Amino acid sequence: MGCDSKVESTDGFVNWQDIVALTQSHCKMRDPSRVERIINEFVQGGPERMQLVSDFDYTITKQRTEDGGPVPSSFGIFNACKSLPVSFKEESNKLYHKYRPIEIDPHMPPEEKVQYMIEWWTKSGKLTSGFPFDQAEIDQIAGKYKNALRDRTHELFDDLNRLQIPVLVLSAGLGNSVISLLGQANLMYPNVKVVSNFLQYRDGLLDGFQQPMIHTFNKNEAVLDGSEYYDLVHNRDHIIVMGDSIGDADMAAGVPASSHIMKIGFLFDHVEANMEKYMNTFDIVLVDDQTMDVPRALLALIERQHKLRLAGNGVASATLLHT
Ligand SMILES: Nc1ccn([C@@H]2O[C@H](COP(=O)(O)O)[C@@H](O)[C@H]2O)c(=O)n1
Ligand SMILES: [Mg+2]
Repeated sequence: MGCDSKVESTDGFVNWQDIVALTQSHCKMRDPSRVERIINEFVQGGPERMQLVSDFDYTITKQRTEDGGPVPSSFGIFNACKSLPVSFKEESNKLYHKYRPIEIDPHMPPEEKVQYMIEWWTKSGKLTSGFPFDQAEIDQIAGKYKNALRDRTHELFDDLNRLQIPVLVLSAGLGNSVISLLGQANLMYPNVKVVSNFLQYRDGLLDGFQQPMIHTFNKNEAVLDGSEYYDLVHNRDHIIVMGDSIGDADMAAGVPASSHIMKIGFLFDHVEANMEKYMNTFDIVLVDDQTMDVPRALLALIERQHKLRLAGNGVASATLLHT
């Protein structure tokens, strides 16, 4: 997994300070001892009890690129398609500029935002109706942004696939773009499932989005109820949740209360104003971190312990990670 190990501990307990990725100055934890406890539960439980639930826009994709180039959201990729009527683009731009500031407003409580988000998704569904559209257009634009994924996203997905840990990409964005981008980046492994808003067609023309509508503040594992994926993950009670919006922290809502959940939040917009809320919502807050180093460090620990167990070494060894 590309991680060095340095420290061996006889009792197998992992100290959070030994995980280099967690000691970086931009990595903030409200309660390091809680993080440490969950990590040790994950390590003891092994990969077979793990699942990962991740947001897509600005979580799997970067919030900021090195060259300052833009990273469009999954809806942004759709909006960039050439054949869309000019009026569609103008109207959907207006919606974006009206609702996006509300979505990321650090002062408005989430309960108040919900109504606005429903309005946004409903209006954009209505706008996305009545004209022909070819998925190949999305594929062409999405292909340009394969490199806008966080650094070491490929390594993270490889790790998860190797460890057979189910990955749920839960996106309130446009699933057609999410699948296209992940597919072109060769990340649609068999353990990856995308739940999102997908384009709907009627009589060869677009007809809004398929139900149920998934917006920033209602996306959680409850949407999986009764699905095959639910059967696959419902007894995987060790969960890593990753997101960039406060609402993303609830993506594992609906799982049994006894589950152990590690919430990782990527904070980039309005850092100072948002810090307190993020610290109170996520277990780990990564400020302007455009990598997958922290989740990879956790997986490296889990894998190391798993290998030791397979090798018949009952005594755990702690690992000092240099990711
Ligand atoms: N019509 C819309 C609706 C939403 N957005 C943005 O998409 C993002 C949702 O995607 P996640 O993968 O982060 O769940 C959301 O943050 C909105 O800003 C949009 O661009 N157009
Ligand atoms: Mg997001």
